[in-house]
Amino acid sequence: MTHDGRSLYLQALIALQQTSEDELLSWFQIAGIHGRPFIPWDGIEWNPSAPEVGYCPHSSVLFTSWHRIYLALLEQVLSSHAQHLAKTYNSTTYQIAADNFRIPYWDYALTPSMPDIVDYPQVLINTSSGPMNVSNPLLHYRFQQFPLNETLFPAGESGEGCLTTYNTTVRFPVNGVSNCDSINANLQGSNLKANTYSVFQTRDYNTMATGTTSNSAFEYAHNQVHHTIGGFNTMDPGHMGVFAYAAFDPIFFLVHANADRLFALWQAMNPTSFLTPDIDSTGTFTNVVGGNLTVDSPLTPFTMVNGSAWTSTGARDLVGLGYSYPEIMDWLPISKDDLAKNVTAAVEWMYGPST
Ligand SMILES: N[C@@H](Cc1ccc(O)cc1)C(=O)O
Repeated sequence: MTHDGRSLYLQALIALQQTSEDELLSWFQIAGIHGRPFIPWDGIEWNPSAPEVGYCPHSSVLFTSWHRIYLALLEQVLSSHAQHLAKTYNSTTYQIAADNFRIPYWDYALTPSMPDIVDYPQVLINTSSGPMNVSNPLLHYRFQQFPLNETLFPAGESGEGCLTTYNTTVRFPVNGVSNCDSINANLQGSNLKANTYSVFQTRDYNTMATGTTSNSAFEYAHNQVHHTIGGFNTMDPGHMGVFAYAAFDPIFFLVHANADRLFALWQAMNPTSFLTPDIDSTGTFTNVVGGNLTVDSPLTPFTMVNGSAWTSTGARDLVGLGYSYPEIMDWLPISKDDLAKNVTAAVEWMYGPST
């Protein structure tokens, strides 16, 4: 990311976090799609036969495709803030940075330590009126309405510890204070690189997409990252450790953008393998436990401009979504076979066992 891009990204995050929590496209409501509050977003109603949880599928073959569209929503909203901000500079370099805006990822497999920036209280950015130190929007989200609404965020729920008592998101809280050094030490000990590499050995989409108990799915290492940043303490977890609260923490999207990148690398290596029907063992806000999940299952609550639901078919191809990753040079005139070979080589180089 260029310096200009970084300034726009941080300011776009600030603008989003400052958008009123009453707005559909606020940080609060976008994060709220994932878990609490368990209320409809964009008019997509709860299915009374489904569990009372968030819309996010976990332990489900929709895990990878659903989170891809979730990231696309965030990118679209941040990008419109970036466009707006770029106009205030009256500079072509900022306009170019806004036109090329993409959300960043943190490669937790290659660098099992949180990016330094997520722990800075303040960041120095170039605003249109000059350099300025501002509160860092990657450190935490500060809830605008605090105390939280007790009906939507009930206290004392099992597994949710003290999360209703914090006015900002926290990571590995000890007496309410985040503990990043301990998180980084624990990340180093989590075998994230080997657990990521092993997923590239499978050729079956469903095996790659979901699985919480074995390292043949990207979900597994991703869960380790959630738990580690959450802090393992089930009596007093941080937001990232709990489905219902995880997406409020800004690091959530850095983690998920990388899970999406790993998913995209795998797809480039296995272009013909795709989702096969599977039974939903966990359910979501709209999906009943025991339902059949297919490539056409709606990825609720996300709808396209024409009003139809996003599905895993729509999420399959990055080109249609308007982005790619450095290792997937699909914009070059190259066959799918050659692309698969290049990406395989990149994966070996990055995550393979060192000799
Ligand atoms: N609770 C998850 C960890 C996790 C937390 C939040 C998430 O959004 C995702 C995963 C697990 O059982 O492993």
